[in-house]
Amino acid sequence: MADFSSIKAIAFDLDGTLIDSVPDLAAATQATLAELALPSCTEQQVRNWVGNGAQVLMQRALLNAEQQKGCDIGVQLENVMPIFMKHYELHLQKHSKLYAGVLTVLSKLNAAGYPLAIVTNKPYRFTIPLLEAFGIADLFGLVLGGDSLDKMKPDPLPLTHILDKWQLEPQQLLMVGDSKNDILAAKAVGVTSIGLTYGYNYGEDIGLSGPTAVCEQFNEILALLTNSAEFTAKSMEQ
Ligand SMILES: O=C(O)COP(=O)(O)O
Repeated sequence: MADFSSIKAIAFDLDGTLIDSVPDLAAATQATLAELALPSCTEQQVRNWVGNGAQVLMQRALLNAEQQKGCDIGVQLENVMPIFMKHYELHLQKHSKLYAGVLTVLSKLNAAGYPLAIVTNKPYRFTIPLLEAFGIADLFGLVLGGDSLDKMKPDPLPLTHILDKWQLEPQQLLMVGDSKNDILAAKAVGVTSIGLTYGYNYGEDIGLSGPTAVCEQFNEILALLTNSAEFTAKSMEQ
């Protein structure tokens, strides 16, 4: 079994890991396409398009609309983005949900003394309101959106930023996510990772990306860390 005893801090992905946000992302995508009088898309399609930030999501939606129309749709991504941003701001947490066990596990990890971070490809301006809407914003010492740094996951820059800021060795940081973008970013710099099976990963098995461990449910993370000496020592200090 993988050893998590050296873990001192944890970085979490957001969409598909802590929050099932696709219903609102899909509603905003559909509203954008409707406003532009373009062929629509399904929620399932959006589930497979999420992962590389808002801009790539809309790029994929426009490509799909173009394929459905069978001709050039004549719209520029830079003109579409403000429309999507407007609709996503309106939908943000209307139909999104925290996954089972997330609040309890994050609270326990926070109480056990682990510094926690968010590393998402979602634009920063949506990330904080979403964390606040679900009452979990205060649990995180650091929040990085897809536009907070020069590069987003799968580039490891957000993780090296955390390593520098929190003075950690790569093996002391754990990245938890549902997407190969999370696992590839972690592996690129030797950060330990847990891949979750219930989120969005372009329909692919997260195990194929080679995370340190695979969990089917969020609360299994706690079990993996609880078995480590570090967690026990930290809990005893409380
Ligand atoms: O907004 C996205 O495309 C993905 O966001 P995530 O990195 O939190 O999964």
